[in-house]
Amino acid sequence: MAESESSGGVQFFEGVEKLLEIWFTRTDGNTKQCDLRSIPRQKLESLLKIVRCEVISFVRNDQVDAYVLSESSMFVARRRFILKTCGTTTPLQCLKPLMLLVEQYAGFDEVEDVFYSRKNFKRPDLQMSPHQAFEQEVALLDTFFKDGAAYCLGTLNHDCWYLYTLNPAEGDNKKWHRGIPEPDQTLEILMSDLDPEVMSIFMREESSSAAEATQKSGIEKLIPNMMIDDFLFEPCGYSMNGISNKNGCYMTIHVTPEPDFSYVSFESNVPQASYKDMISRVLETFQPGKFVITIFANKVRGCRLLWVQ
Ligand SMILES: C[S@@+](CC[C@H](N)C(=O)[O-])C[C@H]1O[C@@H](n2cnc3c(N)ncnc32)[C@H](O)[C@@H]1O
Repeated sequence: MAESESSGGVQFFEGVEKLLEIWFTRTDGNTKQCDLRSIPRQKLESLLKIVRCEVISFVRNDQVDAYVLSESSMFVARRRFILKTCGTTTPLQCLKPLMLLVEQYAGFDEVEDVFYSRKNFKRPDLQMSPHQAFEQEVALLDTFFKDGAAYCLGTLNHDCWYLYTLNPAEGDNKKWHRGIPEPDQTLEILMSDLDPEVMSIFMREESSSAAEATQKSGIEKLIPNMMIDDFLFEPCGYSMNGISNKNGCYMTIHVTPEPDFSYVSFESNVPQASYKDMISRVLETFQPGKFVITIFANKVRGCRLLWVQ
């Protein structure tokens, strides 16, 4: 366990992730030659050192490069960068070097939109700066973005979900945000207090390989036609990325199965007319005691954010 803390004899791991998604563009609008995937792998690995995690597996297709990390996942597409990291990682510390790499290697010179979100941590006291409090994270983000807005949904003293994003562009009522021009949507389900029998599948004692855990749990059936890259940690813990060639679609699942602090996250940008079936399949697969659902969809789908606790 890379990031753990002994508390009353029980090892602790913070499964809750920090999720950073940034869309890039150019001030002159000429982005044809620009591509985040032009950033050399070695530069990305140096960036991840600052975040305090590393690459453990990688797959790609025409649309997206997908990395399984020691602490969750990273997805790099032409204009979209997603970094989702758990434990005591420090993703906001990589903002400045990331911007420099993007300008130097990818050719973009402007951030079009930013989404930084996370659930409340179980043990905020174990986090490192600036992640000990949302206010600290917002203060850092505000030094990069002049028109950011911070929100907290839920109960401050129990379960809540924090979001930092850019305000809608002024004087343009037709756009709900800056204007990611292609249709885009993200479903996230953050689950706690999971069924111990389901969680045992993600322990080495019960599954001898990641592929076995993927198959036994039913993860392989959640979204069809995905190229799956999965990893089973020692002695327990599971991460997977799935990618498909259709419009840069991805899914990612991470499992912290330890009974005292079990946590699972599911995320996908696969478009759905209704998310009801996908949500039911995920909840049936993992059987959480508690969950938070967020759905983002841009103007093409006509809905901005739905939050369910
Ligand atoms: C697979 S990662 C996934 C965390 C994720 N954010 C989630 O949703 O739970 C964390 C799980 O793997 C286990 N683990 C084992 N070795 C690890 C390592 N070297 N780094 C991170 N986690 C490790 C942790 O104890 C935990 O159960």
